[in-house]
Amino acid sequence: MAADPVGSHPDRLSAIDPEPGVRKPDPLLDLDQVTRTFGGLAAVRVEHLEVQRGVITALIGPNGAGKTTLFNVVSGFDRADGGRWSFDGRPLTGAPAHRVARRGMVRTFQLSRALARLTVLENLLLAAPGQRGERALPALLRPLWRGQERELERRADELLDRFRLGHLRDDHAGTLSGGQRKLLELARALMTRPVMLLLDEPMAGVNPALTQSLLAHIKRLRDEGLTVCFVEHDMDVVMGISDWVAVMADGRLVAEGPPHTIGRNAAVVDAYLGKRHDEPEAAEEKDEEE
Ligand SMILES: Nc1ncnc2c1ncn2[C@@H]1O[C@H](COP(=O)(O)OP(=O)(O)OP(=O)(O)O)[C@@H](O)[C@H]1O
Repeated sequence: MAADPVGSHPDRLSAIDPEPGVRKPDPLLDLDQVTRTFGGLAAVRVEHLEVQRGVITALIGPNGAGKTTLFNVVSGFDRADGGRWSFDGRPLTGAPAHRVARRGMVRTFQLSRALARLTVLENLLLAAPGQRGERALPALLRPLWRGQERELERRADELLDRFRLGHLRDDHAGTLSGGQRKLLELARALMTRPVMLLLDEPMAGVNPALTQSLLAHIKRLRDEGLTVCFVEHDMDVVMGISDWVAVMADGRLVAEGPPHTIGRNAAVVDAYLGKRHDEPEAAEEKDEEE
């Protein structure tokens, strides 16, 4: 993985003002004036956002805030109506998903029904880009293709070992538990040795025991230099894993900061008004009673 784990250590974020759109010391992804509208609805209207290299950034916000739409736009699975963004210092605005992936930014997807019918190993082999059916290859190139195939299989086995899925290698992916599926989704994304991972609710449907193991895997990837950005509703997960939190509401970026500062940020409380903002108050009342 290309990033420098020392130079991009999460501690480098501690000196940054927790302001929406704040400049970061080493941004990997840099967005400007990104908008996406559906009919008359501005699903995303982010003025500026920088995602620091080598850290775990959580993207949170109430339902409909625009988190998934923003992920879709930057990963090339949806188009923006306006704005610019760059990745690793070079423009990436409007690039289609395959080009985004080639540049090193990969997003995970829930296992589709079609993929569930394939084996775990096949899922990993199919996740690698640039593959061709052997029939389409001229005879001259076949030895090269076999070499590539062996290399892919070696990478797949390495990841299966890492995520302790080796014993399920030849099982149909559809038979995996919720947590094992999440590990497979992660492994699929890692087949191409990305620089940055975009994870959409990585813990959804995972039982508490496996949640800890998944969190540990994600932190280890960060420690190895990978940049991770994830959308998550579970605040325990956000607090437990993120180095930085960005908050969206109504398509805008309304707050940013280290996780421990986010809960007391007025804009965040407003964004969640009527939902989670009741909880701290309830806890305070309980403290006063005691
Ligand atoms: N393809 C679409 N067509 C029309 N409206 C859409 C489309 N995709 C998203 N929207 C709308 O855009 C807004 C932002 O949706 P988005 O899914 O990005 O929010 P989110 O923050 O990811 O929400 P959640 O946490 O519930 O997944 C919502 O009002 C949603 O209804």
